[in-house]
Amino acid sequence: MEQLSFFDNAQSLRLPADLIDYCPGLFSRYESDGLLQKLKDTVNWQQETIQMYGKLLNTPRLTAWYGDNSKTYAFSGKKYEPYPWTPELLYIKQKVEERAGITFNSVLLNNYRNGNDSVAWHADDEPELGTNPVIASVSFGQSRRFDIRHKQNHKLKYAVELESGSLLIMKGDLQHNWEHQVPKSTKAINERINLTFRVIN
Ligand SMILES: O=C(O)CCC(=O)C(=O)O
Ligand SMILES: [Fe+2]
Repeated sequence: MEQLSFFDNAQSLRLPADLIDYCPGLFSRYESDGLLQKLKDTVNWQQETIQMYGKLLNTPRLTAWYGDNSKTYAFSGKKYEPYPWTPELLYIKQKVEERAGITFNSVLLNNYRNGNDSVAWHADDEPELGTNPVIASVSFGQSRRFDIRHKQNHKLKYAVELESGSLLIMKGDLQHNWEHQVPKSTKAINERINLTFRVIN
C-alpha cells in the first residue's frame, strides 16, 4: 500500500483505518485505460462556475453528476438533476459495491485535465449525505495526491497517492472532523478522472 504522511516532525503514521480504506488495483491497468477513455468521451462534462470575492470563476476541473432519477443534489447553492446511469458507470458501480458492501444511488465525476486542475480543501458534509456517510472514490489515469487534514488541527494531516484503478473508501467521521483536497501540481501531467459514489437520502 502506498501511503505517505507529512507530519511536521516527519513522523511516519498510517492513514487511520477507521476513516480511510485504500484499495489499489481494483481495476487492472488495461481496464483502467479503457474506462478512462470511455468516460472521457461519453460523460456529459460540465464547466461549473463559483462565485468568489464577487467574481464568477471557473471551477478548476470538469464535473458531471449521474444517478437514480429521483435523487437531486444541492451543491454550492445550486440544485442538480442527475443524468441517468450509463453501462460503464453501472459496471464500475457494481465492482465498487461488491468491495464496499454498500449500494450507491449517485456518483459525482471529476475530470482533472492537467496539473492546474484541483479540488480545494472541503468536506462532503451536505445534509442529504447523512451522518458519517460512506463515499467510495475511484480513480483512472494520472495518479494524484489526496490530502486529508483535521478541521481543528491542520498539522494533523495525511496524504495518499491515488493510483489509476484504485478505490478509496471514506467513512466514519471523516466528513465531519476532517477535510480533503487534491492539490494542483506544477509538473506536466496527464488527465485523471475520479468518481465519488454516494448515497443521497
Ligand atoms: O478527486 C478526488 O480524488 C476527490 C474528489 C472529491 O473530493 C469530491 O468530488 O468531493
Ligand atoms: Fe470530496
